[in-house]
Amino acid sequence: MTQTATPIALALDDVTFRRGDQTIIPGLSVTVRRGEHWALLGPNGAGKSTLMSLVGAVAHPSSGTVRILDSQIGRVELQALRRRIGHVNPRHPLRSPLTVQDVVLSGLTGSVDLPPRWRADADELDHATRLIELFGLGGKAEKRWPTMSQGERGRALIARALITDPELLLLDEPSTGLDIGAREQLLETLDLLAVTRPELTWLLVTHHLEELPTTTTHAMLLTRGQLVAAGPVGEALTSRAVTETFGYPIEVVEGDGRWAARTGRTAIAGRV
Ligand SMILES: Nc1ncnc2c1ncn2[C@@H]1O[C@H](COP(=O)(O)OP(=O)(O)OP(=O)(O)O)[C@@H](O)[C@H]1O
Repeated sequence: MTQTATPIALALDDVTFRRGDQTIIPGLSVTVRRGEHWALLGPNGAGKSTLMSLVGAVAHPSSGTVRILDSQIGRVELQALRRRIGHVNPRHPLRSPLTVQDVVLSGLTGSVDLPPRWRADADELDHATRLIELFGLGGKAEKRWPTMSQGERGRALIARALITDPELLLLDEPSTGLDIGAREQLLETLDLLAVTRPELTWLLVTHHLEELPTTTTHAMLLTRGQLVAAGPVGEALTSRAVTETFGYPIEVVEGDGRWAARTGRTAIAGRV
C-alpha cells in the first residue's frame, strides 16, 4: 500500500524580500505541511513579522515563490486566499467599544469594525457562541473591548480568527501582555485546538520558549532574514541553534513538551 504524503500548507522557495535598499530576507526556503504547528523564533528585526506577512498573503516576495495552501502568490486573488487564513495580530487596531461577540463576528466580515447594516445569521451567531465558550469567554460575550483585559482580548482575537474555519492560523506573539495564568489558559486552548482541529496548520511567533504550546511540532529559527534551523521541534530547538540565532549563550531545556531558555552558564564559564 502506498502512503500519500501530508499535503503542503506553505512552501517558500528561495524567497527574497527587499524594502528600498534593505534586503530583509535574502533567500529563504521552507516547507510546512498541513496539521503541523510551527514556532517561529528570532531576535528583534530578524524578519519574523515580514515572513508572517508573506505567508499571510499580505506582502509579495521580491523574488522566489510563495505557495500558500494550494495557491501561488502572484497567480491568485489575495483577498480570496486571505479568507482561508486566520491572522491573530496583538496590535489589532480596534477603537470602537465592540462586544466580545461582535469582535468574534468581525472575523466573518474581515473588518476591524462591523459594517453598519451587517447582521450575523443564526448559524454564524451559534458558531461565535461556541468559540466564545471554547476560549473561556462564556458569560463575558457582552463585555466590551475597552474594558476587556489583555488576556480576554487575546482569546477573543483567536476566536475571531477561527470563525471563518481557516486552514492556516498565524499567531503573532499571542501571549504578549498576558499574566502567567492567562498565558497558561491560552496555551491549553491551543493544545485543545490541536485535538479538536487536527487539520489546522499554525505558525506562532514568540520571543519566549516558555510560550510554546506542548503541541508545537516544528520550529524555525531566523536571524537577519535567514534560517539557522528549521524542522521537527526536537531537532531544531537546540541550545546550539538558539545560541547562534540570538548571538548569546543560551541553554534550552525541555520537559513534558514545555520549553525554557536560560543563560548557558557553561558556555559563559568557558569564556572567562
Ligand atoms: N515598514 C517598514 N519600513 C522599513 N523597514 C521596515 C519596516 N518594517 C520592518 N522593517 C525592517 O525590516 C526588518 C525586519 O523587521 P520585522 O518587523 O520583520 O522583524 P521582527 O523579527 O518581526 O522583529 P520584532 O521581533 O522586533 O517584532 C527590520 O530591519 C526592520 O527595521
